[in-house]
Amino acid sequence: MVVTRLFLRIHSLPLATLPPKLFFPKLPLTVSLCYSTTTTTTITTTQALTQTRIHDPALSYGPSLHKGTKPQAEYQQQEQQDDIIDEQNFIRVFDLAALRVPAKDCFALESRLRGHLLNWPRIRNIARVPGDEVDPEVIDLLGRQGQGFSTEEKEEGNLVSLERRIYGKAEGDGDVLSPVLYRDKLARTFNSQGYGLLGDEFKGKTRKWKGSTRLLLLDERYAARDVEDLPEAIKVVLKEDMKESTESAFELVRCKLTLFYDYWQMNEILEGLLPKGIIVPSAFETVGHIIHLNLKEEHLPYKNLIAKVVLDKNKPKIKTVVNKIEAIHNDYRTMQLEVLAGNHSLVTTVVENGMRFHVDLTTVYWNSRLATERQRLLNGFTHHDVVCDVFSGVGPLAVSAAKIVKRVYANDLNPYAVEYLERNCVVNKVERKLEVFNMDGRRFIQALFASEKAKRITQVVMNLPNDAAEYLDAFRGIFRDRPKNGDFTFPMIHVYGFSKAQDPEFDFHERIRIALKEMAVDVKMRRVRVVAPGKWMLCASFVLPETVAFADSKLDV
Ligand SMILES: C[S@@+](CC[C@H](N)C(=O)[O-])C[C@H]1O[C@@H](n2cnc3c(N)ncnc32)[C@H](O)[C@@H]1O
Repeated sequence: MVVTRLFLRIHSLPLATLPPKLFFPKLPLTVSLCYSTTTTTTITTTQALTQTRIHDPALSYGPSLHKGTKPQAEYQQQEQQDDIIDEQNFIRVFDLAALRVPAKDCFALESRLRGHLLNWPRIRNIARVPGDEVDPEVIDLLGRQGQGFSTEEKEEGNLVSLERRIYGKAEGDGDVLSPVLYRDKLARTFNSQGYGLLGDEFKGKTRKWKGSTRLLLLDERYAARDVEDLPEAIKVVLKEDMKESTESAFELVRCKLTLFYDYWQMNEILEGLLPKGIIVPSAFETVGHIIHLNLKEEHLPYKNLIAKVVLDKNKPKIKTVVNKIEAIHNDYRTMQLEVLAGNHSLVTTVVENGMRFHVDLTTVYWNSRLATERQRLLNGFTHHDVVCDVFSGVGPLAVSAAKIVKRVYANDLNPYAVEYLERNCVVNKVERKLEVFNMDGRRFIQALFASEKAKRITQVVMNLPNDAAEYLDAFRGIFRDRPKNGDFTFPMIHVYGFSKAQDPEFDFHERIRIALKEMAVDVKMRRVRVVAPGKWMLCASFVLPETVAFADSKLDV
């Protein structure tokens, strides 16, 4: 989540007081308003900008890096955070208009004028003007009616000090404060007492409203308009205000809204960074504090750049960005990952279905995209069920199921996965309901169903989509040596598989039929998700046929 901050600063430009009948001056007050989402952005000066205008007349409504102006000199002194991305290239200044209104009226006016306000994402329509809310200390500093200060003191002492406060300089030595300190200082220094924080050039000019004010940022279309050219709805509000007094408490002011690197969305920054024609990567997976990219060949020359932007835009939750180096080939289904940005720890904690799972992506399998599918299976389980998870990994299904069902038997061939599975049982307090095995899946099925435990097993989950169907042969003859009229449960088997066939259901059904050596199996088939172009992951659910369980042929493993 980004935290938005609006930061306003009054420029040392002449403030015209509203002539009573004219409402607004032709050359209104100018303020600049800087937007930053982090405390790392430095705001250095309010002097006139040297700007590069970005020409793109066919632009759509709203903030865009293709709009506004690009300051060249303004932020030169900023310290570059790193040399991968030049954040200065992403600063844009927008000329806007705003209504400066008494603070007490701003919320009512905001809802009334909403359709005419800026309404840009993540930017509040109401902005504060630091400096028009001053605490007693500052009032004393200035001398409320000039008392206690000589003219010289007023001009050189208190005003200099005030300037320091406004422009972010430390008391005494005149050093520029860090942005954090500066904002803190503003927040601490100014309250809602109301006091004109204006330089000499404003002396003698009277304004009706001396209390706290707010800016209502107007729609970008009104940026250069005079009062007469504003929409009727705004003029009506102004006229109403004038009825109460001959002087309006409202002012039309010109603003400069500055949006920094922190403001822009990930895709906007990437679009600006990557060469034209390269598709901006947008799909990635999150596993705890890690974002896992799956970059295409064309992205590889820019992988560090992409990772840095992804990290910047997902901080602080995300601390590491990795890329999958090659397709998963190994038995344990672990990924070859390259850390591109952030810290190098691939041990993380994922929260799924309200459970916490510890995972080490270098040694075990995890796929957050299967969360919905796991939830679907869990929804079908009841407290009467006994579940057998043949390829359980670190236990996302098995551990969650243990909260619902009577008992769970969970198995994985990968010893690291089993270690994490045991840990996750303890973390989620299900260790008494869940029994852990570290065996080959085929042997596990045979051993479990040869034991007394088999009698109560009602659900079997087989999530190893590449090969699980071929493991079904393990069920042939599992009850062969038992009396046919014995106490049995024929479990519901949920087996996962991939298919690239034209008719994926038929294709997967065939694989199941071949493994079971059974012609008529009543299978409920479900497409889970597309894993690659033209490649489906499917889930087949069926009750273990009696003919298979009592078949003569037993596996020779
Ligand atoms: C696709 S993952 C699924 C893990 C888990 N069900 C999940 O959703 O995260 C498949 C798991 O099967 C395990 N595995 C691979 N071959 C196996 C085998 N022959 N016997 C048992 N487990 C195996 C892998 O270690 C891996 O953890």
